[in-house]
Amino acid sequence: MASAAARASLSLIPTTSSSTSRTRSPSLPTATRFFYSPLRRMGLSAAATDPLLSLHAGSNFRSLIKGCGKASRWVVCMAKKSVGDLTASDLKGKKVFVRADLNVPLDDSQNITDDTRIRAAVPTIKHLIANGAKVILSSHLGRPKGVTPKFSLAPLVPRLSELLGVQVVKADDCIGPEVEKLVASLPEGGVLLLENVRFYKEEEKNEPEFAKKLASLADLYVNDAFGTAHRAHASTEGVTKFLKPSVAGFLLQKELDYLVGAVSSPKRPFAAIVGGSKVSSKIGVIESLLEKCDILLLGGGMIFTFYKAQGLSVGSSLVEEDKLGLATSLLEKAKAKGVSLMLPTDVVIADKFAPDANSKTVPASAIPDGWMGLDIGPDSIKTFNDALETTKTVIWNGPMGVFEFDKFALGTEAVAKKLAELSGKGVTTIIGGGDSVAAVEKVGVAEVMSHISTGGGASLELLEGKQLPGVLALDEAIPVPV
Ligand SMILES: Nc1ncnc2c1ncn2[C@@H]1O[C@H](COP(=O)(O)OP(=O)(O)OP(=O)(O)O)[C@@H](O)[C@H]1O
Ligand SMILES: O=C(O)[C@H](O)COP(=O)(O)O
Repeated sequence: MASAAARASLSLIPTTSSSTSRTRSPSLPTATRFFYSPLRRMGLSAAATDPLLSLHAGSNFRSLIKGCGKASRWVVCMAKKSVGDLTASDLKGKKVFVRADLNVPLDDSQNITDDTRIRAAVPTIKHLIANGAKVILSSHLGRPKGVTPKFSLAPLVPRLSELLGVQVVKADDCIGPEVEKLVASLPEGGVLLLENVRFYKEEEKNEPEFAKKLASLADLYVNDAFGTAHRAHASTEGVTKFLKPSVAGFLLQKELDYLVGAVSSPKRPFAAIVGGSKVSSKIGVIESLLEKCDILLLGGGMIFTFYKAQGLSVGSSLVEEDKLGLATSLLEKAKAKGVSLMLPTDVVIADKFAPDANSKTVPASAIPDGWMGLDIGPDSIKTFNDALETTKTVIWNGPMGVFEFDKFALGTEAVAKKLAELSGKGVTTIIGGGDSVAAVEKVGVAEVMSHISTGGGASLELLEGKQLPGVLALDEAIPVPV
């Protein structure tokens, strides 16, 4: 256990009463539609005019705006149109090009090892089937250079058919006369899965001629590929220039509702937990979350750069020497903003980077030479759990340690278990993609979380405050009453 002296030497920044000292806005409950609006012109609060929120946030903007005390009965919202906005008559008999992210892991025998992304795509497709649309389903798989059989979408057909309750037809290409014939013979409620759209280099180059060929297959476009929404590719962005309407699918909406809506206007206290290997890959996320959260808990390999920046010895732990100044400035920024930034007080160290390494727990201020920190220690787990106890919203991105090795997985598993417990008490728990999703699944608590993102890079970019081209390209909805 870390001593009081060790704690002090880490200069933990104490929790502040930030929730009273900072601008607050009403919280956004989960939304089913999302809108953005020129809110600044309406003179709304800082939180309401958050550029991200104004771009992507949920329909309960209505309550947000009401909460801001504005009397306007109508707000001219530039909203993203949703597949849920389309009526049965908009869809019946229509050919709908659906871009999903079916980029699932396959083993050497081409078996799907995790079908999460297929399951996540199902609600939108089922909605279209139920409304008599003809679904032309498109996705990429992996990063093929030209036609590469091991990246074919064929292995997905049985699982997709099972989940949808219809026999999915598979095309051998994604454009061309054979595909056109299959589209022409597609019945209402039928599903045609196009071959991997990345077999054409024009996809990633977003070539208009290729996008036009994809678009020519259909009458309207639905983008439900959240995991690929950060890519301006032909099937995610280019195609929208040739297909109207171009609308958002249910998964895309849900991801935005949580990763933008719930994060930009959270129920407070709002805690963010950021881990992973390097501080350099999380700078954007940390800086962006510092603007929004009340508590920031850091773990993973990045903590050693923070320790070193504070003058501690870190043995042979992972350190980014060129980011020491940045670590110091992030600590200062947290302090200035009244965010309670907490670093682990103790760590589990190893004598080598291996699953069978010798290990022991030491105060973070006492890492011996030749040893490396691979997990947060029990004292830190307790401190983190206590800090999370009163939160109302928690977002987590990145593991607390090398969770791939059982000996160093306890910190990550403890966070997963704590979030599951909080979820059961009504706390909004958001798992922001990447390895933390794998950790939550390993612990078997995925089902109880409020939201588990299907995006790796896309969720990271959203959390960094970036705009996603696949979202920006979609049509805007009609004004909504408030
Ligand atoms: N103390 C540590 N030393 C070295 N590596 C660590 C340490 N703690 C965690 N890691 C490693 O960090 C990796 C995850 O880091 P990464 O930044 O990729 O996280 P992520 O954001 O969850 O993943 P993704 O990049 O897929 O979104 C894991 O493989 C884990 O083993
Ligand atoms: O797995 C992902 O993150 C998405 O499917 C996007 O894949 P990409 O990084 O190859 O564009």
